[in-house]
Amino acid sequence: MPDLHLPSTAGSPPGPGPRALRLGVAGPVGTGKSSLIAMVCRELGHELSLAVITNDIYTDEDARFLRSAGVLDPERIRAVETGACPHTAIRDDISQNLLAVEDLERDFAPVDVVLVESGGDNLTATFSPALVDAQFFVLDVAGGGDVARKGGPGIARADVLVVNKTDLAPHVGVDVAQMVHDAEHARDGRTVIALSRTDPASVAQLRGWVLATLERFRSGGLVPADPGPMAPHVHAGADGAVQHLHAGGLLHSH
Ligand SMILES: Nc1nc2c(ncn2[C@@H]2O[C@H](COP(=O)(O)OP(=O)(O)OP(=O)(O)O)[C@@H](O)[C@H]2O)c(=O)[nH]1
Repeated sequence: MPDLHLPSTAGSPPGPGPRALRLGVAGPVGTGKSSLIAMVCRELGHELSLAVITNDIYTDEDARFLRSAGVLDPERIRAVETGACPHTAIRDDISQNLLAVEDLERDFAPVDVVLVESGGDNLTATFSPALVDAQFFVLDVAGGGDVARKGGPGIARADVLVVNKTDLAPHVGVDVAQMVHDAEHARDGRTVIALSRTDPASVAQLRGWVLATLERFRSGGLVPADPGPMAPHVHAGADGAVQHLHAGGLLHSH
């Protein structure tokens, strides 16, 4: 496990300093959000002071996965259990997450980067720019080559779109170059990273993006951009009955 007791900001004056860069990671269930966070920790945990918040509806499963990955001091990984609607906690009422981020920044000061993982969902989740400074949206090739073209606020306007698990492309009949091309077109040229944990060059690209974003944040050049509200959608309860309806960022109980 990396030695995390020597943050890169060692030598800075004691007391409250500038807060950490806060990065959100959203995307459909199983596309590799936790794995991407583990990768960032593995790549940068030796040189930066990192912390992680996971969001799960009823469990702390993602936090437990990340702790067991052994890539970060387990104390630096905390879980927010969001209850019925995972989107609310990263978009509409961010208080639980904001408190968790601020606690980590205080407990391990100085922290360079806090990564916040959203609960897995469909294609609709976006973070509030009041919670994160920049956000990832993660797709994987196994979801099909067309999905990048279909759009949605995260795909179209997140700061970086990750097309993950490119190593699986030959097995699922997806042309990665075409999928990236479609994504770049849907995103008006915003960053797209084709990633696989088995492809060191792509991992280096991810690492480079985080470092460049931290540099922009520290120099005051990073202005959080809102990808836009999630599309109207419903959440079913355990018995299948509709429990929540999201429409234009509002939450109604039924
Ligand atoms: N082949 C391949 N599999 C990967 C890669 N990255 C992640 N996976 C696998 O994809 C599966 C899902 O990864 P997770 O990181 O748990 O995905 P997630 O988006 O966090 O999942 P939820 O939290 O359930 O939404 C796991 O079995 C990972 O091992 C990759 O680059 N290549």
